[in-house]
Amino acid sequence: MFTVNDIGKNYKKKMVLNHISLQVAPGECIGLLGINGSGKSTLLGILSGGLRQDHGTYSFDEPDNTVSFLPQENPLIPELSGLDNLKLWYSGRSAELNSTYSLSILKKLGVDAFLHQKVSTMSGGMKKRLSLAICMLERPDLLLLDEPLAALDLLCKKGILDYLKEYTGNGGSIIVATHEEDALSICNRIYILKDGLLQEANGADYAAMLRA
Ligand SMILES: Nc1ncnc2c1ncn2[C@@H]1O[C@H](COP(=O)(O)OP(=O)(O)OP(=O)(O)O)[C@@H](O)[C@H]1O
Repeated sequence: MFTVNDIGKNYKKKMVLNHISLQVAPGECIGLLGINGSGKSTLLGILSGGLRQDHGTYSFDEPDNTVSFLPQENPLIPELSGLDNLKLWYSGRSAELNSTYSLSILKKLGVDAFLHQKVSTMSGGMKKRLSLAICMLERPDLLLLDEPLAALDLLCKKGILDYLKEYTGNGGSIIVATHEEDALSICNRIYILKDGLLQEANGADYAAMLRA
């Protein structure tokens, strides 16, 4: 179980997150909806350890559980090939990179087909799949995804969603910030982030809740 307790964040005097609490069980996918600027990326950034909260805590029940974060902007180096990006990420850990587990992830996400291509010549979908593969190779217990389906074609979306369903089916947990209805289809619970507060959507009209 991953527990978020009373997280708060201000940027100077602007309050972005206010008393955010949440629990994610193994195998659960939580959807995070909110208008642009509502604080979704800020919350994921804090939970990934990249940003510091003003107050509150987050933790796993099991202390050795791990988190991987797929940010909105791809974190790849454009001048390098896919393989060189992976090698850079996993420098000093080549045995891990060459393990059967890693090779199976690359195959499942279809990344093996373009590993030798330079990132700058890859499509948005290819870069997204490569970035997701880099996250998955860490064998995370919790995956934080910021807009994983943005600007992807239907086939690529389906491939990624199928992969994420398999991941939660095997006990992985996800928190996904998204504007895409497709991504909501794999969520067990959906929350709206508005005015710094998190409210469970409970099958409501999301658009109306975002407007209200
Ligand atoms: N480093 C920063 N300094 C000051 N304000 C910031 C900073 N980062 C984000 N903000 C502000 O915090 C608010 C929340 O931003 P955030 O990126 O978390 O929203 P979001 O819900 O992810 O938006 P989007 O849907 O557009 O990605 C916005 O008003 C933004 O301008």
